[in-house]
Amino acid sequence: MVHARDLFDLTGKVAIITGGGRGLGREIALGYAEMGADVVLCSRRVENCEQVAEEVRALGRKALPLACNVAEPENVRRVVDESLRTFGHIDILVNNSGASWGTPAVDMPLDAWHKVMETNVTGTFLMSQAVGRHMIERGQGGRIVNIASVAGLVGSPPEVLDAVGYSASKGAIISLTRDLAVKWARYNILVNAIAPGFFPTKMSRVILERNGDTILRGTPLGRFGEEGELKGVAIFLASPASSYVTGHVLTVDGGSTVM
Ligand SMILES: NC(=O)c1ccc[n+]([C@@H]2O[C@H](COP(=O)([O-])OP(=O)(O)OC[C@H]3O[C@@H](n4cnc5c(N)ncnc54)[C@H](O)[C@@H]3O)[C@@H](O)[C@H]2O)c1
Ligand SMILES: O=C(O)C(=O)C[C@H](O)[C@H](O)CO
Repeated sequence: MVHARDLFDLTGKVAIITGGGRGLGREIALGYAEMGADVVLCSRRVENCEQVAEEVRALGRKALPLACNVAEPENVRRVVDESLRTFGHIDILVNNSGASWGTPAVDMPLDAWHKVMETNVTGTFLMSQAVGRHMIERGQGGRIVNIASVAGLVGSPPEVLDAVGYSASKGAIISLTRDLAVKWARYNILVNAIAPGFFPTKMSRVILERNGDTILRGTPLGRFGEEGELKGVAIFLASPASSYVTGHVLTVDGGSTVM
């Protein structure tokens, strides 16, 4: 029986957080480090990851910053190999990297559609495949947390979010989450997703400036997500507290998807 005090403890765990150099990924990485995990931070711009790595080290944990395009199989393999060389094992993967392209559906360029799909869906698949392979071989289970979006659960009016490829990609991430949860349950690899509503970050800045009032009218709590409000949920899905939770999509959206 795990004592309540230890339910959220991540001591001795190693977590890879894609897109961990800024925004929500940075918040999740720091949250995991605060709970005792060592972290691998990867994104295309390694400088951002290096900065967050310094913050992690200041918390007394180890950090490995790496450059990686999650849509490139070779890059993904290198991240997993270097993580294993440095730490010996991987317990948690957070597929947080994401890209978007805002334009009316009828104008969506095909190359932008492919880019969004490659980063969000192919990237999540490649990372899950490479880390899942290690977790299965190791035989000690694991956790995969996919960062989806409310845009993958419900349709969005264009005056809220006009990003058809992004919404489709997040729906695919939710299906992938549920399918891998069932397929890998026999290895005790728990696969869950978080569906955030709107949080101010680099990705959402323009949308919030342009559509913020409309978004807030559709949000029962009447505000955007704030710093720190995703961290606890991400810790929950990586910790002993959620050991009987898999295939779940946890909305963190101020109630926007229930009204
Ligand atoms: N901010 C929001 O309101 C919101 C809402 C719902 C979901 N999300 C999701 O949260 C996640 C984090 O987004 P954010 O809001 O922090 O925005 P952000 O733009 O600050 O972060 C996105 C991260 O993904 C990384 N990235 C992009 N393409 C990549 C690639 N090909 N390979 C590796 N890394 C890549 C970027 O370097 C960056 O670190 C995304 O998946 C996003 O879709 C955000
Ligand atoms: O997923 C969400 O709810 C977002 O906030 C997405 C981004 O802000 C949007 O797609 C940017 O173009």
